[in-house]
Amino acid sequence: MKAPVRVAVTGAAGQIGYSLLFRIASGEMLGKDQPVILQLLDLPQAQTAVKGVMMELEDCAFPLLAGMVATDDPEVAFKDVQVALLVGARPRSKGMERKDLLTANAEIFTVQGAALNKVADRNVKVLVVGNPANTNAYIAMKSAPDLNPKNFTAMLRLDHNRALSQIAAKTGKPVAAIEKLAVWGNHSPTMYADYRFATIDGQSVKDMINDHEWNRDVFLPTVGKRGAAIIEARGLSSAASAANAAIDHIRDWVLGTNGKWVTMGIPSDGSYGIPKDVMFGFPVTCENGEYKLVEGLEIDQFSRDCINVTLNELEEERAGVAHLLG
Ligand SMILES: NC(=O)c1ccc[n+]([C@@H]2O[C@H](COP(=O)([O-])OP(=O)(O)OC[C@H]3O[C@@H](n4cnc5c(N)ncnc54)[C@H](O)[C@@H]3O)[C@@H](O)[C@H]2O)c1
Ligand SMILES: O=C(O)C[C@H](O)C(=O)O
Repeated sequence: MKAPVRVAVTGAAGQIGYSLLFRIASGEMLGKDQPVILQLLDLPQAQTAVKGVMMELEDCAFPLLAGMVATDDPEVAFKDVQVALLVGARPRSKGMERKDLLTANAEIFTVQGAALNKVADRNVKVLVVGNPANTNAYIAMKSAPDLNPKNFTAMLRLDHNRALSQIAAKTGKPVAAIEKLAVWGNHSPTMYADYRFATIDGQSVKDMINDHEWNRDVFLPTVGKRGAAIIEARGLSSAASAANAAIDHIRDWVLGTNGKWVTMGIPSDGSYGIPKDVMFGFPVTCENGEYKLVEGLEIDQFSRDCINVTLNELEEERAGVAHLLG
């Protein structure tokens, strides 16, 4: 039996938490042979609800669930954690722009970054889901100077999965057959889902689709505005698909992608003209618990323009929180 891995989940009483925790406890994230200890953080007023979720987790009698902790103190929640899913934040409601969330949520991530810095495992893998995810991840990273910046990531996987699904519908091919998709930039409507390198059974997706107008006028807006479309339809922001993307992100980071490209929001190393440290969606492969940027891709003018739009938005967000980072 392997030693349990300590996994922190913030916002444990929320809707993403409710879709996420049961799948982590059943082994879908870290493997069917990997016991886990769940360390659940939420606000004081949500502790009763967290207790309720824990009762349900107990009632599943998951063989891999080796323990649970519930707390409203980040330093308790993050103690020795090897994986931290930072979900807890205020979600966007109808009519609200993502930018409105910026300052409301920014402070949460300075506090949590500092707590991770103090008590988490030195190799902790951090995924920020709470919006605006890229900038929150940037804030957490900057608030944790003793941890490797590479260990802080933002969730672009939902955009990646949304794009896969749209391409599968357009080409009539199964999602699993699509390789080499990339999503660049911010988890927001400005993200640039890029299928120029994508293949299906070795054939170019771009050639198969061969329709620039569809790319520009249908595909990109559909993927970019999918979060808002779900809020409009459900009255609540996406939850099960977001939890699913979080599971995909951490599973691939920890267990590897076998050479397959996935999208992760990672601190830029300066590649592709993205300034260093900007938390940006890039295509990566994962191996031995580490992600590796897919390098050397050609960026044409249309792509450069799209990348600049999403980069500018991230730079504006970064400027908007600079005062919090001292
Ligand atoms: N990156 C993505 O792809 C993606 C997708 C969907 C949703 N989201 C974001 O995920 C976040 C959570 O969404 P949800 O639908 O679960 O929201 P929710 O309101 O259902 O749950 C949020 C939970 O976080 C808790 N919380 C708030 N502040 C906290 C803090 N400081 N510490 C710990 N917990 C705290 C709340 O009490 C609540 O239980 C939102 O910011 C949402 O916009 C991101
Ligand atoms: O768009 C939102 O506010 C929710 C979430 O980020 C999503 O993409 O579904």
